[in-house]
Amino acid sequence: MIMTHWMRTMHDGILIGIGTALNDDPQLNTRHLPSRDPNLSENGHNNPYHLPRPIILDTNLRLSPTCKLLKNYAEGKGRRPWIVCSEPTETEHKVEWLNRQTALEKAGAGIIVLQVRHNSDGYLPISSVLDVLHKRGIHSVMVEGGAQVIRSFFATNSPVDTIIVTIAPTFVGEEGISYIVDSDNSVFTPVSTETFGRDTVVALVPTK
Ligand SMILES: NC(=O)C1=CN([C@@H]2O[C@H](COP(=O)(O)OP(=O)(O)OC[C@H]3O[C@@H](n4cnc5c(N)ncnc54)[C@H](O)[C@@H]3O)[C@@H](O)[C@H]2O)C=CC1
Ligand SMILES: Nc1nc(O)c(N)c(N[C@@H]2O[C@H](COP(=O)(O)O)[C@@H](O)[C@H]2O)n1
Repeated sequence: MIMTHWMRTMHDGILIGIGTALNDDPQLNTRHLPSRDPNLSENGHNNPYHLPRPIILDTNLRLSPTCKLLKNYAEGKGRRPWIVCSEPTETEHKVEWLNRQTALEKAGAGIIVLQVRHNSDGYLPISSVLDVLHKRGIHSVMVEGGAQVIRSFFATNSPVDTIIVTIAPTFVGEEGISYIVDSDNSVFTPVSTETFGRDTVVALVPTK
């Protein structure tokens, strides 16, 4: 987890899906890193490490206004989280959606409404997500899950340039979430393997 927190300092944005936000209520910050003089901070958050922008793919604005990401932002301990969504396709859901938008904005969230439709599974097109983020100054993104979002990033014309896999000696059983992907773009070559305590970390890059 400490390595994950180091990696978070190396990116402009850290992106997750709403499934992960609802299940784990993550903070997406660097709190497990060794303490440092806060005066070294240049990010205005009383944090000596670079904090990535939290980005949540949340098509239907299901994020809770009381989640830790918004709480941390309100307390000056994190950057404003951005939620990427699209407008509801059915007009009867519009009022409810606008109410959720208002509540989330009031809690501090930045809402980015894509001008493109999500697909029938509620997935936003990753190329449009990355385009809008790039225009807002996010030039490197660390995708931390979950499975559906990772699968989406491996679809045709995958923008992924490195995968970091942590293998823990734990059996997840039948309820474990599969990361298997079926596109040719999922062919990656391992370039480095390190062991940290009980965990093994493998870095992979796209096969040329
Ligand atoms: N072991 C690990 O390292 C990690 C595990 N997880 C686990 O993953 C689980 C959540 O995974 P999932 O249920 O797969 O949800 P997810 O976190 O991948 O979110 C999926 C949701 O994101 C939205 N979305 C919008 N655009 C999308 C797109 N282009 N592609 C995919 N989704 C898009 C949709 O509403 C979709 O239902 C959690 O239980 C969490 O604990 C999450 C992160 C890391
Ligand atoms: N990338 C990664 N590596 C690990 O070893 C992990 N255990 C996780 N878990 C995910 O991290 C999130 C919670 O962390 P924070 O509260 O944001 O620090 C959560 O989404 C877990 O699924 N990830």
